[in-house]
Amino acid sequence: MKIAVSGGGTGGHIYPALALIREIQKLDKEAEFLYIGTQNGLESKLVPRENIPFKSIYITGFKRKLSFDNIKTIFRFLKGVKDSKKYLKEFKPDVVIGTGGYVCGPVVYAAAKLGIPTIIHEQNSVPGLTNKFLSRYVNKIAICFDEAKQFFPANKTVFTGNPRASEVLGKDGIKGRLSAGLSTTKPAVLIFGGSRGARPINEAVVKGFTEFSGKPYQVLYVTGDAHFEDVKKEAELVGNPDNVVIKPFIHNMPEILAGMDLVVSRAGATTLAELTSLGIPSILIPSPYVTNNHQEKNARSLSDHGAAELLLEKDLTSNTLIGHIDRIMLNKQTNEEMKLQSKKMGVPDSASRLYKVIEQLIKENQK
Ligand SMILES: CC(=O)N[C@H]1[C@@H](OP(=O)(O)OP(=O)(O)OC[C@H]2O[C@@H](n3ccc(=O)[nH]c3=O)[C@H](O)[C@@H]2O)O[C@H](CO)[C@@H](O)[C@@H]1O
Repeated sequence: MKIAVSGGGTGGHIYPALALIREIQKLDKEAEFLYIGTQNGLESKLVPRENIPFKSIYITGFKRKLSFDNIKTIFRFLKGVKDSKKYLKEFKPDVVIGTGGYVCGPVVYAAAKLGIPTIIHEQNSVPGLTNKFLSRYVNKIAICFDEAKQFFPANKTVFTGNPRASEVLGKDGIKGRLSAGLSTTKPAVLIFGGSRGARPINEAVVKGFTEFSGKPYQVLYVTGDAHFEDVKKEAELVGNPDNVVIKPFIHNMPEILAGMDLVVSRAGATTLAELTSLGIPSILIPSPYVTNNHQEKNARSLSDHGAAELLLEKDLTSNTLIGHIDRIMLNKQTNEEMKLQSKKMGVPDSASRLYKVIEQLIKENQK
């Protein structure tokens, strides 16, 4: 099987693609892959780390409001289609899968025009512009929230869940904790702001930093690569409590998550798929800066079921943040109840569901 994958910009689009590739590698030892991304997106760092062949095109996203940049983007799109066609003609994939982010636009469109079977994977409850555009051209649309159905043609749409939900299972949490320099006995909280970090979350954490000192739990605090140096400096100024470890980025998130009792994060869809698959309670601070406020919708789907607590960014201060953390970490019953509700919402077999859609599509195309 030869599979070309495209998805990028942020981790939420890249990790599902990598999880799918790893699932296929397990089932089909001969499978060959090509990943097409951009040079500026996080994918140009994450994909080569996994020894997956990587090619790039140059493309930018469309602005929602009228802008001269959109005209430039149209030209970049056309060039991106041309370059993608070249890569695809060389590689000759059996199927092309887009996992979101604007880079998928030209790649998946080019594949559809070449007559190659195509699939898009939509992680969110509300699709972005690129997947809405591509939905007209692709053969199949894999979704992760029932709410997403209404935006896509019913005959192509299938619920699979997010393959990352499968990948995070069965990992060793003790190993994860040790890799981050955490104690293996004390309860642990992970705080992070999505794949690129979030300034408002960083500000709230740093302001309340010293208050973590003496708590009966430890904190692994991930700032995001771009914010690390500033946060580290501030932490040194106010005094870094013994029970708080600060990191710029985590590359072994599945192991780390396996060792956590609570997660505080943005409400990116891939993160939520991981949390519910593992049954981890969370405090979700949705980013208000995303298309159609989709992170709040993602977050509410968990908080409505008691799997998470919602903390809106407008209410975020170091006091509200630590108050929420204490409520869950100092109350065993609340923590256990949330774990149960979170686990109930997980779709642990998502990777094999998506693989079946791919296999089926390839078979249909061979008829
Ligand atoms: C600002 C923005 O547009 N965010 C979108 C982006 O979020 P973002 O890229 O932040 O995506 P998610 O929160 O969904 O996923 C982040 C992924 O990165 C991993 N991770 C994160 C930090 C780290 O240090 N190490 C690490 O491995 C997480 O475990 C997860 O697998 O894609 C998501 C999925 O389409 C969307 O729902 C989000 O709205």
